[in-house]
Amino acid sequence: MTPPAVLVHRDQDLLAKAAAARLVTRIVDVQAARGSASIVLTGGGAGTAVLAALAATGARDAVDWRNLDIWWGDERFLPSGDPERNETGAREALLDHVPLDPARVHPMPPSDGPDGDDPESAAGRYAAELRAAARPEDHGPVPSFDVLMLGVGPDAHVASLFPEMPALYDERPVVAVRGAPKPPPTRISLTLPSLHAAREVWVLAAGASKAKAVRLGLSEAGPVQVPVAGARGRQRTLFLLDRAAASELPPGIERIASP
Ligand SMILES: O=C1O[C@H](COP(=O)(O)O)[C@@H](O)[C@H](O)[C@H]1O
Repeated sequence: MTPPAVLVHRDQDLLAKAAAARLVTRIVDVQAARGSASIVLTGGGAGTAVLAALAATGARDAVDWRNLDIWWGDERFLPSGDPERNETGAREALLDHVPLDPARVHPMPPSDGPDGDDPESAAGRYAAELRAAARPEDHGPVPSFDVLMLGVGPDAHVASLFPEMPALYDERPVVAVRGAPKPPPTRISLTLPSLHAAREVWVLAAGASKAKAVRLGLSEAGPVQVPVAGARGRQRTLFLLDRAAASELPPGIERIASP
C-alpha cells in the first residue's frame, strides 16, 4: 500500500472541479490502455459534488461511458429511490445524465429489493456480484477498482466503517452494518480489504468539521480507531482537500496546493 499524497484546493467548489477533471483523465487513460475502467462512488457532500462537477464539464464527453463499471463503497439500507440513499444522490448528480450501460451500474441492494429488509443477505448478494466481476489477475474476491472514492466523516469514518465497530475487523468483502452512529443505522459497506484492492484510493474532504479526521487519517493511527487511516490504495492514495479540511495538518506533511 502506498503512503498518501495530499492536494489542497482553495474551497469545496474548486476541489470538486479539480477532482472531476482528475477523474475524467484517469478514466480516459485506463480506457485507452485496457478498454474499460471501474470506479467506486461514495456518498456524502464532497463525493456528490465531484459527480455534479463532472456532469457540468464538457470534458465528460471524453469518457466512454458504456465501458465503465460503477460500484459503491457503501449504502444506506433504505428503499429504492429514497433521497438518503447514496445511489439516489449519484444518479441525480451524474448517472442519469450520461450514457452508461445499465448492466455495468452496480448499486448496493435497497431494503425493498430481492433480499427484503435483510441487510446481511443484501451484503452477501453484493459480495457475489463483486466476485463475479473479479478476474483471475485480481487475485481476490473483488475487482481491482481503478479509482475508489471515499468521503470522510467528522468521526473519521469512511464508507460505512465507523470507529471501533465490528465491520473494521471483518475479512469478508462486504458486510451489513447495524447500529451506525450516523443515521440511518442500517447500512451496507465494503470492508477494509476491499478498499485495499483498489489501484487508487481518493479521500475527498471539505470543510473545517473534517480537519481533525484528515489529520488523524494521515497519522500513524490504526484503522479501528480511525477508519480513514486505513484508506489506502495499492498503487496510489490521494487526499484531495480544501483548505479548511487541511487546516490542522502538521507542518511535516508535504502537500501540493492550488491557488
Ligand atoms: O454517511 C455517509 O457519510 C460519509 C461522509 O459524508 P459527508 O456528507 O460528511 O461528506 C460518506 O462518505 C458515506 O459514503 C456516507 O454513507
